[in-house]
This record gives sequence, structure tokens and C-alpha cells, in this order.
Amino acid sequence: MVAKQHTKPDPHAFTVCYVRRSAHHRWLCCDITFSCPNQGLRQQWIQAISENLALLSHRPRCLLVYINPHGGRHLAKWIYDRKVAPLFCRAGISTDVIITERANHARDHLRAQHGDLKKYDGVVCVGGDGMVNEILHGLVSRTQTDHRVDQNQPDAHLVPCSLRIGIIPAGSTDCICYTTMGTNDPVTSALHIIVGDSQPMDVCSVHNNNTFLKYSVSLLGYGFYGDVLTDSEKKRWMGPLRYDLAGVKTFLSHNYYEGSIWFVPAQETQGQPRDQEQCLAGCHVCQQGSYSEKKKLKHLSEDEKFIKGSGSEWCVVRGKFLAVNAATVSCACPRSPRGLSPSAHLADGTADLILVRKCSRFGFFRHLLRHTNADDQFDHPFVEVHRVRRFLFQPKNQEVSDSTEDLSDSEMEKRVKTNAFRPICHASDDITAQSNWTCDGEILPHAAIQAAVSVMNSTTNARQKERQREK
Ligand SMILES: Nc1ncnc2c1ncn2[C@@H]1O[C@H](COP(=O)(O)OP(=O)(O)OP(=O)(O)O)[C@@H](O)[C@H]1O
Ligand SMILES: CCCCCCCCCCCCC/C=C/[C@@H](O)[C@H](CO)NC(=O)CCCCC
Ligand SMILES: [Ca+2]
Repeated sequence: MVAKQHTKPDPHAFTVCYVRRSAHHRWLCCDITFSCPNQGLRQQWIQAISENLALLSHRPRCLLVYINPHGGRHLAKWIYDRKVAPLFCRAGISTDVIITERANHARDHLRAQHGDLKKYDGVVCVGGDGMVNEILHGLVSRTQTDHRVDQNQPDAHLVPCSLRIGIIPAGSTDCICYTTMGTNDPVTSALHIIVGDSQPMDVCSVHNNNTFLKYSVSLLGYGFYGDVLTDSEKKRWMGPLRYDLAGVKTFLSHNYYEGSIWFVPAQETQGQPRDQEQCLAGCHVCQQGSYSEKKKLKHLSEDEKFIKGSGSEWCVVRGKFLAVNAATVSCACPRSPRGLSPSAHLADGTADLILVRKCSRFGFFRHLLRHTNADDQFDHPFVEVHRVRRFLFQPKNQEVSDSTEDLSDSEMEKRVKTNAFRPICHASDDITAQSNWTCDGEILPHAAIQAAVSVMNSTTNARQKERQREK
């Protein structure tokens, strides 16, 4: 990692810090000390190592760090100070640290930055999924505003951000960290940041009536998870335990919700939700996905990109559901080490849409239990899973007219694009109970949504370009 001068006991020795892989995707920081016959040779080694390290332009030199002191077990500051800051210091990384004072502090701060972000190589989030989502919003919104992209347009082509986001897990679920890194260990995260690792991610944009609502990078959940999150918000003081209590309560209430889900299956991808492939670094499905997407979209106008980007036909599923989940990534976390959809990909431009129909309590319990072991959670007659590029959910009292089933695909696309679906409410209709969506663990107080997935790859930033020129 870095070469540093060694003072005692051998004046001609120097120590190199390096990364060692350990079990369960963990990384450790280790030291090795070399002894030199004389001071001259020692200086030569230190200089050579330092010069070579300086050539690695993807390594960060300056980071903006946001710490949410209220996430998870309220240990974020302690984790950063004790486990992360000393490693950044050894790696010669300078930092500006902001401890957030309220929800959305980090998002608003990032949105308000203009040229000021140029001095940074990345943004570090010390917190949970909600905090990562906040920082993602700050950066993505900032970038779209700078490039005059209207985020309210569901078909807007998102401009990639030039800054990477590093995640130090200090939340309750830490699903985004666990899914991307394979562990929720702060030291492993810090070491990935130090060596300049990066991973593109799928970002799901969520709209309602041509109004932008949120971006999601892990779970968009309606029904069971929406209800768990809504209930758990009232118990935030309990920390991570709030999810267990709200989970049991929601399970016992056994609520189901009626509605229709329209979706575009991702037919051109190589993977399938039940192919038992796991998305790992250098994943061929993600590489093929982003390549074919780029190639396909290259010759199209912006308007055509939205329509052709889906590349397939709309399908509809109607019924009574205990849960409607869209997992943009596997959503692996310590509670569920393989995740909600173990074969979902990090950056293939798709989400796995998991529909759990109304079933017995016992059936649903077996389905949930399979998230915690090696059994297939989709192997139930009441569960279906589809790999999709986009989807639309209409709750029962806002359902799309049956006549849309006779529409051609292009007419369907046109209606989605112009949001020409109107709630069909009859005076005689019962207003069916509705749930909320949960988006990366935060509540979206909407039932009818449109969602579309796109791959977000960070571009080379100004400082990296500068360093590449220096080489
Ligand atoms: N200083 C603060 N005071 C109160 N809320 C904050 C503060 N800073 C950030 N937040 C908000 O707290 C919410 C939850 O934080 P975070 O995601 O870090 O923890 P968590 O919810 O316990 O973990 P997870 O999302 O992994 O379940 C975020 O949505 C964020 O907007
Ligand atoms: C009978 C045994 C039942 C065991 C059930 C275990 C099921 C675990 C599945 C966990 C899936 C987590 C998906 C991640 C979602 C995150 O975006 C979100 C924010 O951090 N966390 C939750 O929604 C927290 C969700 C917590 C749910 C309990
Ligand atoms: Ca995906």
C-alpha cells in the first residue's frame, strides 16, 4: 500500500503496508518490513515504491466523507475514527469530513456544490443504505442538473457521475455494501477505496405521473417490505432490532394488496433469475449487458432510446399480492447472505421482479425462511420472478383499463411514455387498502409507480485525467 520510514530498531529498514485477502471476502491490512544494508539503498526503495504508487491514477488522493451519526447502532463516527481514518492516513489520502446534522443534509450539500467537487476523487458514505441512497441522489441530481437532464422525464437518459461513492457500512442492513463487497466489514471497504476499486451499479429510477420520486439501488418493495419499513420507522430508536419486530408484526398481519404489474422482460441478457449464477467482479453477464445496450442505443435518438431500450413486449400480471419486490441487485445482507434474488446482477441494466401472490401464512413463512438458507425461495407455486428492464405498478383502485391488453406494443410504449394511464375509479368501487413502496429502506408514500433500470458507470474525473496527463 504505502512505504513508510522505519525509525526503530533498524535504521535501514522500511515497512510496506499491503492488502491480504481473508475468508468471506474480507480484506486485511498487513505490514512487511524490509531491511537494507545501507541508508542509500533504503532511500532508493522508498522512492521507487512511492513513484510507482503515484502512477496509479485510479487511487484516490482526496475524499469527501459524510458520516451519519444516527444510522444503525449509532456507531458510525466511532467506526470511521477507529477503523477507517487511520488507514486513509497511512495511504496518504486527505479527507474533508462532514458529520450530518439532519436527514438529507448530505444530499442537499452535494446538490449545492458546483465546481467545488472537482478537488475530490470520490465521496465516502459512512452509514447504511438510506445514507448511500441520499448521497447517490445528491451526486446523480447534481450531475443531471449540470447537464440539463430533466429527471422528471421517465425516459431521460442519465448522465454518469464523475465521482465514485465509497461505502463504509455503519447502518442496520448495509445491503448495498454487502452486495457489492461480499461483506459488511468497514476495514475491507476502506481498503477497496484505498486501492481505487470501482464497480458500476444499476440504478432504478422511480416516477409517478411524470414526477421523479427516487432512485433505488437495492430493493423497491411493495406489500410485505413496504409495511415492514413503514412500521419500523416508528421504532427507529431500537436500531437494527426494529426490523425484526416490525417483520414479525407484518408477517402476522398477513396483508395482501390487489393490483396490476406491467413489465418489459429483459430478453437480451445472458442471465436468468434462477440460473444460480452469482454476479462477481468482471461478471460476463454485466459486461455483455452493458456492451449490447450501448451498441443497440448508439444509433438511436433520445426518444427512441426509451422505447427501444426496453427492446421487448410488455407483459401484465394481475392479482392479490403479499409482496411485489424489485431487486436491482441480489440484496444480500447479513440477514440473508444470498439475498432476495441470489442471481441478480450488479450492472446488467435489469432488476428481478419478484411477485409473491396471496398464499397461506405457512407458505409465506417457508418462502421467507428460504432467504436465510440455501433453498430456492422461488420454488413455490405462489411465487414468480421475472428479469425486467422496466415496470409499472397500478394498485387495484387505479387499475389500467382491460382494454390496454388489446393495445399494440408501440401504443403501450406511447402511453407509458406520456403516462396516459388514468386511474379508473368507479363510484361503486371499494377503495382497496394500499401499501407503500420502500426504496433502499426509505418509505415512498406512493402506490402507483413507474420504474426503469439503467447502468450507472462513473466517468474518469478531472483529477484522474490530470494525473493521467502527468504520467
Ligand atoms: N444527522 C442525521 N439525523 C437524522 N437522520 C439522518 C442524519 N443523517 C442522515 N440521516 C438519515 O437517516 C436515514 C437512515 O440512515 P442509515 O441508512 O445510515 O441507517 P439505517 O437506516 O439504520 O441503516 P440501513 O439503511 O442499512 O437499514 C437516512 O435516510 C438518512 O437520510
Ligand atoms: C422466518 C424467518 C424470516 C426471516 C426473513 C428474512 C428475510 C430477510 C430478507 C432481507 C432482505 C433485505 C433487503 C434489503 C433491503 C434494504 O434496501 C433495506 C434498507 O437497508 N432494508 C430493509 O428493507 C430491511 C428488511 C428487513 C426485513 C425483515
Ligand atoms: Ca441488476
